[in-house]
Amino acid sequence: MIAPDRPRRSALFMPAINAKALAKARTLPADAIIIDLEDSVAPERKAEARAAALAAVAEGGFGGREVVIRANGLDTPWGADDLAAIARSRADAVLLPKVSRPEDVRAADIALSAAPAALQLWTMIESCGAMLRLDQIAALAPTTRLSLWVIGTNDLAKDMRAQPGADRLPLQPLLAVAVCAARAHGLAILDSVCNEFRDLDLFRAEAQQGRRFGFDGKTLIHPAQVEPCNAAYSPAPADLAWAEAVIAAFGLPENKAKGAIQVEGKMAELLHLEDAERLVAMAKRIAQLEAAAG
Ligand SMILES: CC(C)(COP(=O)(O)OP(=O)(O)OC[C@H]1O[C@@H](n2cnc3c(N)ncnc32)[C@H](O)[C@@H]1OP(=O)(O)O)[C@@H](O)C(=O)NCCC(=O)NCCSC(=O)C[C@H](O)C(=O)O
Ligand SMILES: [Mg+2]
Repeated sequence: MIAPDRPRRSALFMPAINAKALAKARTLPADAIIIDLEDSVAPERKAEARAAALAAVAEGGFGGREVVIRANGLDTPWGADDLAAIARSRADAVLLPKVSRPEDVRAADIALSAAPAALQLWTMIESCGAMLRLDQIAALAPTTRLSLWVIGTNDLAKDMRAQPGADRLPLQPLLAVAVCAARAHGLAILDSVCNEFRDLDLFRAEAQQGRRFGFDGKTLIHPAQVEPCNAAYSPAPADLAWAEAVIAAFGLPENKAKGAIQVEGKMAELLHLEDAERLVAMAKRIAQLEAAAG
């Protein structure tokens, strides 16, 4: 049986200075919450935001959700202090923005060296430079805390001077190659935010698109996006039924020594069995997470 990854269908951003949003996050069914110190916080309020994020993490109450703090970049006046403070907190991960080179990951890893071993390093992939160095950046996963990438299409489109549009056409090759680089090095990977938070039809289409590209989940900016995102990234009933049929078929004595069999009129190989086991395990992890949340 393949060890299932942690469900990370939905990761909700909120500005650290928004006390109402932080309180609400404790009640929302997001798999992760990301308390932002970076772009959603004005320079004048960076110190206040850091203190508020640390206080929220210390207070707890987030249940089984992963709690992540997005720091400012290490090339800003606030980044080093952010990382030092997060290293002493009980956050599950620090999210470092605008990582463009392997050196950025190494510098953050060194800055976090005194933190508990469990603290993960997540990084934003949101520049042309990062896209050109995906393999070099991801290759640091085994030797650093790096465990997950978040794609940032707002910054990426700005850097490219692209106009993504509803179908994100100019970005599609980059999304695919980023997923490949993450998978090649065992990283989890989350899709970008969708800015149009009042248009849930657009959001659903974008979440489905990300799912088809192979992302583990999507980052969000508004509570209304959480449930549709969880729905898009949960195993669909038909996929789960197919996975269970494949597992059952390979379990039959007559199929024990076979690499390829037919299931419900379709070919299934051992690679499909592996995929089916991963899907069923993920469905169980999601059910456990949802049961624990009540
Ligand atoms: C986008 C918003 C500024 C909209 O805020 P608002 O107009 O207040 O929304 P609502 O009135 O609809 O809010 C309804 C209630 O929900 C709470 N709320 C709103 N947003 C959040 C949230 N993110 N988390 C938790 N709770 C939230 C409101 O407080 C209302 O509560 P109540 O009054 O009790 O009913 C706002 O949604 C927002 O600030 N969103 C997050 C912005 C953010 O964090 N941005 C940074 C991440 S985006 C990014 O990183 C891009 C990336 O880097 C890239 O390059 O692509
Ligand atoms: Mg960004």
